[in-house]
Amino acid sequence: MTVVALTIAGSDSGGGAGIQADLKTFQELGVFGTSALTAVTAQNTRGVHGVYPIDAQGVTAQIRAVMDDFNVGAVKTGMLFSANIIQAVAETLQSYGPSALVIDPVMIAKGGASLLLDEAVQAMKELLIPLASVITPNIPEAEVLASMSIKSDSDVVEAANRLLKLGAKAVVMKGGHRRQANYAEDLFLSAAGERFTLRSEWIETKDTHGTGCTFSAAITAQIAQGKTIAESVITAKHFIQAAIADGLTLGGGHGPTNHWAYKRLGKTAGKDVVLID
Ligand SMILES: Nc1ncnc2c1ncn2[C@@H]1O[C@H](COP(=O)(O)OP(=O)(O)O)[C@@H](O)[C@H]1O
Ligand SMILES: Cc1ncc(COP(=O)(O)O)c(N)n1
Repeated sequence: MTVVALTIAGSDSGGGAGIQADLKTFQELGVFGTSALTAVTAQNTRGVHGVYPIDAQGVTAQIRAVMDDFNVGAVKTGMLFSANIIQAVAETLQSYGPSALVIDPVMIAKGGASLLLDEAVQAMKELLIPLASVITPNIPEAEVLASMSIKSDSDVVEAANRLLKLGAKAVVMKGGHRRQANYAEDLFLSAAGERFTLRSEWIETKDTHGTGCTFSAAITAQIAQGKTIAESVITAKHFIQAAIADGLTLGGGHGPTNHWAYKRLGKTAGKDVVLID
């Protein structure tokens, strides 16, 4: 049976992040990808040159078109831009009953451009996060959502617990903005009490455009295929590690990751990823 996943996110004309990264990742992991566009960005590896949001009605109509016709196994959100769009997404998804939902709370592009208006943060916390099967903030996003600064390991745990209190069933605190010696460490915590760290070798590269989108899309593809949240996160870490390690060196700025790498490398993909209890 063909498994279907839906991404609700922005378009990256440069192809490394956003809806393009999500659909490529779904494809590589054997899932049929559908999409609802929230905004068009004029973007490349050097930066974001323009943001053109879709109106909330248009976002709702896209989600309905997909949900009314397909049996969607899991949904992910990326760039949502405004409170209006967040409200439309939350209400529309809820009207179809509970779905497996991965929230990547995208706020700022690598070059510094804002992909979420300040006024939208509260809507994200109140309307969307309570629906999350798992939320995958990077450290700056977690600081905004948990209203605290994150410096130490215990800060990471405290912020994760605050996000669980907002209603998410699980959280992955991504470590790409907080290098630990030679490692990139992501902390997984669930409301049910599961906890582990995924540690991989730090890769020296500027080509990290779309790492967060790719990671959360890989989680979504795995959940759609019936894996547990924890299993999905582990596979996604292998996927992103391989994709960063085998980077494509495209463009003059932060280049995209390599979505082909995981399948091409087979069992050796992300082989240095270690699970620490
Ligand atoms: N230089 C790196 N080497 C290895 N893994 C990395 C590196 N940068 C990011 N990652 C991993 O990529 C994923 C995305 O993390 P992060 O960069 O924090 O997210 P975002 O793209 O949302 O800012 C995480 O699994 C993180 O550990
Ligand atoms: C349309 C869009 N969505 C998301 C991101 C974030 O990318 P990253 O995964 O590097 O944080 C982006 N740059 N553009």
